[in-house]
Amino acid sequence: MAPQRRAAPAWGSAGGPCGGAKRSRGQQESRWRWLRTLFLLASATIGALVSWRYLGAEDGVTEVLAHRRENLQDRFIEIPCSEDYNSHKKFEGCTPRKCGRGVTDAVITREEAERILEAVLFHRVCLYGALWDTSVVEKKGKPIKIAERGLSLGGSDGGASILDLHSGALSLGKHFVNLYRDVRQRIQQRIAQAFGINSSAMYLTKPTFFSRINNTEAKTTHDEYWHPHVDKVTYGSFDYTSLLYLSDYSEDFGGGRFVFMDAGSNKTIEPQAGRVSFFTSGSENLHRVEKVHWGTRYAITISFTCNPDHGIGDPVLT
Ligand SMILES: O=C(O)CCC(=O)C(=O)O
Ligand SMILES: [Fe+2]
Repeated sequence: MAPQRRAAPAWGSAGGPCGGAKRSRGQQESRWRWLRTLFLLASATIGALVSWRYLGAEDGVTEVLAHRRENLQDRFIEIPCSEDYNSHKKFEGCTPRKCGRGVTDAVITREEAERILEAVLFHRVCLYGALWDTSVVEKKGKPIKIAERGLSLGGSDGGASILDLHSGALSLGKHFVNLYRDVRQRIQQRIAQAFGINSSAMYLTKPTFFSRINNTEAKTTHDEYWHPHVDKVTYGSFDYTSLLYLSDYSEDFGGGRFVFMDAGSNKTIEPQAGRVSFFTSGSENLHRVEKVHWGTRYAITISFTCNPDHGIGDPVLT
């Protein structure tokens, strides 16, 4: 028997089962359209969130190496060394052969960073014999005294103030000196371990300083901390730079992220109290600090050289 042809459903005709089929197909199509729109919207939202987190900061493509509130054990990224070191005297066991950058929240605790900040801000550190407290502000609900006078003597009132921790005019409390030495030693060991060098072959060097940045307009070019620079060029003796952050990005201040400026993409570090970043000081690590938009950012730059002639001792009790 010839197979019976089933009549093709008359999709086009109105009424009867066909009318129902037309309606349900129409419903199905509009459901699909909705689903597709929803899917596109969801993808766009997820895409926007991902880009907001990882990309598109002030200047093009940006990857965040260390997020705020993240507790980073250790992150180390090796990069090829620049030629910079060739034009300097080489010191076996110290001059970078391996270059790169690292960030860790596991070397210095938040409490230690807070104690250092307190030691500096609560006039236990005196400059030219003067106590520093001239104003009291709130930090996380706690009133703290800000070292306006000392810092403005050490720097300027144009947004970025620097306090050279090795200035002969500084009088440092025992508490600060001991804490600083201990923190410096642990950072030095971490750097030595990361770059495969001998910790005793590297020396603390100048300038090693405490910085305070806010959004006050720059008064001189020295206040313009946001320019891209290479530490070895800016400071000469540096071979390894480290930064110890003493306040929190997006809680204590806005803007002010540290940015490694790589060809094609930037890598940022969001400061947080106790976070240490460290890197070889040559042009493989061109960097800058974003402008601080609000609040106050505190950090300490601790730098090391391989040249014993450029070495200095820890700040001492005076
Ligand atoms: O405070 C920072 O994050 C970076 C400071 C800096 O680049 C420097 O001291 O050379
Ligand atoms: Fe720098």
